[in-house]
Amino acid sequence: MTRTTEPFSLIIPTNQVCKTLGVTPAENENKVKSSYKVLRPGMILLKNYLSLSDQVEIVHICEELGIGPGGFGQPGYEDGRKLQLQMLCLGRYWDPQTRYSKGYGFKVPQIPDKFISLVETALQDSQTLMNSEDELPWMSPNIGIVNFYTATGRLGIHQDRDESWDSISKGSPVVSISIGDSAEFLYGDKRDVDKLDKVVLESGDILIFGGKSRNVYHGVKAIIPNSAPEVLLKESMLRPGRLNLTFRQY
Ligand SMILES: O=C(O)CCC(=O)C(=O)O
Ligand SMILES: [Fe+2]
Repeated sequence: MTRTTEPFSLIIPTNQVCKTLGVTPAENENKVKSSYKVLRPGMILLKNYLSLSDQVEIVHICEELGIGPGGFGQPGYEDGRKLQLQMLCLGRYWDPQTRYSKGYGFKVPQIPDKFISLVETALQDSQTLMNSEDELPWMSPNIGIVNFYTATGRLGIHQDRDESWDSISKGSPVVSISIGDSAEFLYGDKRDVDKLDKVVLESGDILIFGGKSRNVYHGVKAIIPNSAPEVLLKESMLRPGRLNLTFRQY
């Protein structure tokens, strides 16, 4: 992975923050109610699932890990093309050329306990909502990828299939957390973009796909600029763009 010369920071430097942005206690609470939608067998979207304080904490944990050794970088292909995002790997290194590996010359940060418990709680809630463990098998994450997309960021249509045969074949779910600007997320049975369904992933949403949907094709078509909740930006100082965290069991 090519590390940018300067470490990539998720946070706007304090000297660039508009001092008129204040957060009143009333704005502090995330008041929108959570809901959920089963998108297809094995695929569930938990809307507005994460509290504002959890979202802020996630930004700060990712910032700390992202500016450290083995932090954010822009991975690329052999021919020099780069993914249109900044990536931070947890638990195990991943890039499009080597897939999962031990990393090169740096220690890959472990998944923080806070993330593991958020993922497990979301998965447990989803199993209850879907009323079936068959539809969404259990997993405890040991690998994670944090992606940061700017307004022009995107991710081509792909399947997540670099995990172990055992993990994929039992339909071990992928748990994906969205924070910041919203994304147009495409998913479906075919790689063909015209045949895919679209859903908007907003800040605080968690998308889970496992079981029969473990091999679903998916990608990020576009980031919707300036769509992040203002209160999140004020509290976290997250720079414009979208933070996405995906967790899996290798
Ligand atoms: O950013 C997203 O919502 C999707 C990320 C993703 O598909 C991946 O990291 O494999
Ligand atoms: Fe993916």
